[in-house]
Amino acid sequence: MITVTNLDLHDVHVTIAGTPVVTGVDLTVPSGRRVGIIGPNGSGKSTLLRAVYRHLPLARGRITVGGEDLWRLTPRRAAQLVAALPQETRADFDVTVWEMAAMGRTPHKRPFAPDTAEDTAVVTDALVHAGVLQLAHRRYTTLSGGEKQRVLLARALAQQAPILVLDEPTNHLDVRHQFELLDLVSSTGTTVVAALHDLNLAAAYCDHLYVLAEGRVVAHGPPHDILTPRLVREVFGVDAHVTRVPDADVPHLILRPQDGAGP
Ligand SMILES: Nc1ncnc2c1ncn2[C@@H]1O[C@H](COP(=O)(O)OP(=O)(O)OP(=O)(O)O)[C@@H](O)[C@H]1O
Repeated sequence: MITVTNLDLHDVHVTIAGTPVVTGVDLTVPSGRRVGIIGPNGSGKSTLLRAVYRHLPLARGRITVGGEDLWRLTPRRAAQLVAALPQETRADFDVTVWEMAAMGRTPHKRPFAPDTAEDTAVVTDALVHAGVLQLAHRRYTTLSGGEKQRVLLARALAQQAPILVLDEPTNHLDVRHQFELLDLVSSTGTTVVAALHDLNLAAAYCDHLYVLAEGRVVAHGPPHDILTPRLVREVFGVDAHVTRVPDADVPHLILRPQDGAGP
């Protein structure tokens, strides 16, 4: 059973090699809600998320989970609270799919403790939900990009953390699996923060969007308020025509290069 809780970023700054990459970000994800981070290439989305799953230290600011200061916790406690589906994972792990997913149980076990019946049940459940149980005995390195992505999602689900961080989770996935992954994540009821390039998926699956540009939040609000032709033009440099998804109160963008260029 996963406890649902909230995630708060207060004045977060991240510096890489002396260069400020994320500057003064305040961001809130209420319990059980899904927040999307959108922005052009290099705007700092992954860097911000890396600070949330503790792969990059903060230069300034605070990140709290249910009020607990994430960067003051032990790595084990932090991993009990935050699970991540990162954009890139070292591909040289010579492990099976089962072993990769079972790594999600690490923060819940003593070092070198064998799997309990509960661990086995949780990992099986995660592989089933991610649609990759049939691959359990395959070597992880032999999988396709989309299969790897779903195994990494299974690992994150097996971690049973109340906060799920997704960095471009639909990378490598075909259209059906894009919807399936986001439907699955939504159905868990977990608190989610996700960087998404596809603005229409962001509109359909997120309650609230934050727009990053040059490491700063330039706008945030519900998808309806954020995905306007003006903002899309200013931030992404493309023209947008906004329609509605049939039978759903969700904006849908038809995008074109600026000034009528292109098809
Ligand atoms: N290890 C690093 N060393 C130097 N610069 C870095 C490093 N990691 C990120 N950067 C720079 O920080 C900026 C933000 O990168 P980041 O990956 O956070 O952006 P992003 O919004 O996730 O981009 P994308 O949409 O292309 O994935 C970029 O200019 C990037 O080149």
